[in-house]
Amino acid sequence: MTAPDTTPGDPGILLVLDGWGHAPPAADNAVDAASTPVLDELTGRYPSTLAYASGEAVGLLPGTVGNSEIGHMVIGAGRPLPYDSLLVQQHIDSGELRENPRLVSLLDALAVRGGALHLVGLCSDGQIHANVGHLSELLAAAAARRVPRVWIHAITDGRDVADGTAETYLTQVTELAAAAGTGAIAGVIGRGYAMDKAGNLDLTDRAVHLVADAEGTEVNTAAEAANASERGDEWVDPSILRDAPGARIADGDGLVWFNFRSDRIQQLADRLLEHLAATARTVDTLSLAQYDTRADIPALVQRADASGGLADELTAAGVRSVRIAEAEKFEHVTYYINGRDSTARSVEEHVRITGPGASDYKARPEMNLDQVTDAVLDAAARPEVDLVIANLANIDVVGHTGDYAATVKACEHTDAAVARIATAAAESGRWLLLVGDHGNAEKMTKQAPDGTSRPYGGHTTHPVPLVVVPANKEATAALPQRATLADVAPTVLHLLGHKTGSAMTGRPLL
Ligand SMILES: O=C(O)[C@@H](CO)OP(=O)(O)O
Ligand SMILES: [Mn+2]
Ligand SMILES: [Mn+2]
Repeated sequence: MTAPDTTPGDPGILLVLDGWGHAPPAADNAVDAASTPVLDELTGRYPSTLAYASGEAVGLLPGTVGNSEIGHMVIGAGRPLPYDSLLVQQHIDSGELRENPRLVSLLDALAVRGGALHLVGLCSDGQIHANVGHLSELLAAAAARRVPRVWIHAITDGRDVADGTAETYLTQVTELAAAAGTGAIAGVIGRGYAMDKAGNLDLTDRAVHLVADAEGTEVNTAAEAANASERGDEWVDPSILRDAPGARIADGDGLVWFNFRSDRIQQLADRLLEHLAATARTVDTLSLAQYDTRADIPALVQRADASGGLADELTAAGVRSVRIAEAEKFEHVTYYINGRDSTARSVEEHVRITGPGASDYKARPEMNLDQVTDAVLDAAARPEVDLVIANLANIDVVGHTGDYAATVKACEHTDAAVARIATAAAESGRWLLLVGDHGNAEKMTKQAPDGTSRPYGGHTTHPVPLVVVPANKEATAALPQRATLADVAPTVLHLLGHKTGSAMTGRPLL
């Protein structure tokens, strides 16, 4: 770790505008269409650039859309970090995954005792939480080890991919199973139920009972379940295939979770394992990547080391920070930005804004932004606070609804919040660094396989704007033409008067 240098810096505010991407003006660009006089003025008047936030620049496979977890991790780490999806793919390409001792021993045990293998995960190629290609590899491994029965408990997406595509992915899953020579879909359920992360256990339990107990609406085909949903792919009701006898999890079966990202599957994983234990079923369980569950689930692929980032540097230098976000994005400015490290640090305060959540953010594009902004202003007014780090969730969260008009409004609410924060920064002698963590709202349609253009609420591969409003407004050094999210932590440290951390490969932009 680098010793703090003695250059006096200024206190500041790091503001992550979640899902704030940049793309040329177009009919589906909500960021461009929104009236955002303050963002326009700050971007025009102060040093600004575009930062890469997807693909290899942040530690993803080339061409892969950015996401909040890797986005905030790289903002904090000051270097690209090989993300779980990339690591899993490397293990598949090298043949390591199939030979993984934990996997082999589970599959061999099932073959010997005649147990079934249950595979649970999101069935799409959105590459934010999961990739059906990984499922395919697990199916091939199960076939090679002669596991007698393999059940796929399919979660439908409609968020990381265009809505209305669930049937296509379920068909693909069936084809992958046929190609592997094993596996059948047991049940289907939307991610709104199965991947709740807000503690709505009534939703989670619908998924628990579908997967563990084969309880759901009976359907003849997976497509029938997907097409029956009146609220899109995210909300496909728990449905059990009529020709899936014995899909209920039995004592002695095995279970592998194939989402690589933890945050939206860990609630279900814990709840399901507790239910199995309570109903006297011993089930050996693995996850594809490491999960943040209460239960200790052995992972097939380990996480990259993310230490030596901003949090470690701030702690070593005694820099006091306040982290602020509403519930949707709270882990982003605490756990993710700290490198998936939950160590409590005495120099850090966490402010989690709770307010009415919403099952439909279209109707409330302002979310709880006023309270988030109030908290930022309170923290900025405290002289002992060196750094305020906040996430403004609206552009991403409302963008995910795929509703263009609501997303334009979310951008406009964000602009009004930035106006208040920029004024407070000026009044408290703070610099203000604005940056997106990945694109979303700047592209609100996607071409479907049939050539039609569909509303799209997912992330993009576009770069994100990065603007530095210096504490001393006279200083107007230009930023490099292109930056990456890895440059944010070195720039923040520089503005605070500290050197780039020795583990960081990004550079200060000023
Ligand atoms: O909501 C989520 O889980 C993902 C999209 O699936 O978005 P983000 O990476 O912004 O959290
Ligand atoms: Mn995000
Ligand atoms: Mn998102």
